[in-house]
Amino acid sequence: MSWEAGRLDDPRWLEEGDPSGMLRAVASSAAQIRTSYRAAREAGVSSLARDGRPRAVVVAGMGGSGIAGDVLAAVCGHGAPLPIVTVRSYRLPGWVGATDLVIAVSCSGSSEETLAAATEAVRRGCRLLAVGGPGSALEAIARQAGAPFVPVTSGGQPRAGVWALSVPLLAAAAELGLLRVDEETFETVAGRLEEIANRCRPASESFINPGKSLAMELAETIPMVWGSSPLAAVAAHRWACQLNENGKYPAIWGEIPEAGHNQVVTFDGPLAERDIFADEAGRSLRLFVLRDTEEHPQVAKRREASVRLAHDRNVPVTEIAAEGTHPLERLASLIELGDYASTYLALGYGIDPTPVSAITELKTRISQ
Ligand SMILES: O=P(O)(O)OC[C@H]1O[C@](O)(CO)[C@@H](O)[C@@H]1O
Repeated sequence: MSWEAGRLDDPRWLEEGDPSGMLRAVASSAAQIRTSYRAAREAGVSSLARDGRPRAVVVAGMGGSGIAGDVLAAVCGHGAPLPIVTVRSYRLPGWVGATDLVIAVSCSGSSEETLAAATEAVRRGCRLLAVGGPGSALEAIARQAGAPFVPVTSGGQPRAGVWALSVPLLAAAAELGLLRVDEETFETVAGRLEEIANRCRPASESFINPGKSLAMELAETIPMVWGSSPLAAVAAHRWACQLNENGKYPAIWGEIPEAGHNQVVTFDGPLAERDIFADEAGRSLRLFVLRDTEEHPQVAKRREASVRLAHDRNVPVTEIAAEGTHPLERLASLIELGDYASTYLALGYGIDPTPVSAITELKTRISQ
């Protein structure tokens, strides 16, 4: 498993090194948005508005499905008229009850944590929406409860279907008046994602391909990824998860201002000081700053000062700016680049980005 940047511009390697087609899956983001919006409407998410606004929205999901809850909260923003909470475990918080809407998201429809939370939601009499694999245990729970179910047929890894899994939540929230997105918004976002996919396509060479050049900057570093707003922090979290699952790579994520109260101190630590990769020049720690166009003025100040601080200590920094105006477009642009970068990172190391055998083994071990 050694890093070879040349692999990224070798078309045969990009084909053979990615047998399950993770690059193709990332390129399908725009199509996921269009298909999933139609599926959400056909599944009747508009019926959720009949009972009025819930007291809170609780999204239950794990990994690439759980992130849909963070996407929802980020796009609704800090002006959201009710709490939007993501639960990544077996139990719903004690306060969740009949006046709340629980949205259970599972691509396979079989993650045990999500099934447990959905079952608990039914038991407590909560309103329920389920999103996930057709014919699954999750669909059965939703049907039995008379709740709407949006089928998602991504076929690939859950993390590769992030937009198929997130759009039904956004469509439901729009019906409840929690945010403004319509077909035109989704189309604009899909167009943005197509444009990024074109820039990051395998045939586009490293020096003009942002996905490949980011992978080159990530390689042989310990990446620390910060978001400069709550929205950009969701992208930072997604970057870290994608680096973990696609790249089999460690990553640290944080949000400004919080990162300025702890993670910033690592600029003075051992990994900023020396190279832990024996035969490479340079430092190990690298800061990636995901910049939102809407930042709190104090956060913008803190971001600029943090970048200067890193430069003063010779910690390399990469800054990536969100594109577009609508929050969903800005978030999607940051996420898409991270999805490409983590996939190219895996391919540059000669690793198949798709399988997650350690997760499979973990599940086998706990089932015994
Ligand atoms: O969407 P699902 O099928 O519930 O899976 C959730 C998460 O669990 C995994 O499948 C691994 O257990 C992840 O890859 C995924 O992100």
